[in-house]
Amino acid sequence: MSEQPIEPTSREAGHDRRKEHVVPELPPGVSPARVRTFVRRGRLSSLTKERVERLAPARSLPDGPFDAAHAFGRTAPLVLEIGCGHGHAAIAYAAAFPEHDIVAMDVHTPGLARMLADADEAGVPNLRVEIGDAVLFLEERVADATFDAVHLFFPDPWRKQKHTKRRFVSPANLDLLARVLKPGGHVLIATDQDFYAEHALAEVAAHPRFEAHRVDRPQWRPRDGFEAKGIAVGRTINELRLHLLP
Ligand SMILES: C[S@@+](CC[C@H](N)C(=O)[O-])C[C@H]1O[C@@H](n2cnc3c(N)ncnc32)[C@H](O)[C@@H]1O
Repeated sequence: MSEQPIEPTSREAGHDRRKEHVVPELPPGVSPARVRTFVRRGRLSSLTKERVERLAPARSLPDGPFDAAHAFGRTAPLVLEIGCGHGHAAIAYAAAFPEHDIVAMDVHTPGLARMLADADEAGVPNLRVEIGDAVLFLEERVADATFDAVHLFFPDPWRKQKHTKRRFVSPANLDLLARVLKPGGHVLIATDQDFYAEHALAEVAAHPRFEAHRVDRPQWRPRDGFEAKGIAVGRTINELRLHLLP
């Protein structure tokens, strides 16, 4: 897992509306599949660097094509969390389901460094971490029918109409998820932004490989972060489950 000198921030993507003016426009000619669902930001702190150097080697995925048996040393039900942030949900999942394996991904190194420290404390031998863009990871390193489930909790909402193409739930990314999910697999999405839930439901309704259902919140997921903040300001937490159709 390599350190990245350039960092994205999620607040600029819509959770903090004051920051929206700094989000760069898409360059002309960029295809939707290459649109970044995150934005960049600055340097890493010495604490982040220290945590990554000390703790990442034991939990990083080996380079090259993703091989779950090699990464985890066993074959087990396999989950990918995309945009795991500081990783509380991924650690809780790994602890609640020790018979499953989970890969937690984000481009935000400080969050992942904090997750590495928390995971070290929690144990959770069934958790691996990957720093990078999940779209590139899935496109370039993941074979068809690899994951049993994909988790997408509180994705950057990209509130402005002109940033719609940056929302993770898009036709191109649904194609990608359909390819990497095993038959019968599913995607769990949680969002405190009603417009994002409506966006996701509309995209899924137009996609031939998924069917969306509103579901109860998973009991194992900690009630913190964006969920707690959303509830505190009176928002509904939308829980969606996308079933991969045969
Ligand atoms: C709003 S935050 C939510 C973080 C976490 N799920 C939580 O609930 O606290 C969204 C996260 O998704 C990450 N993200 C967005 N697009 C991504 C991508 N293509 N690959 C990996 N991470 C991504 C961002 O860096 C950010 O940390």
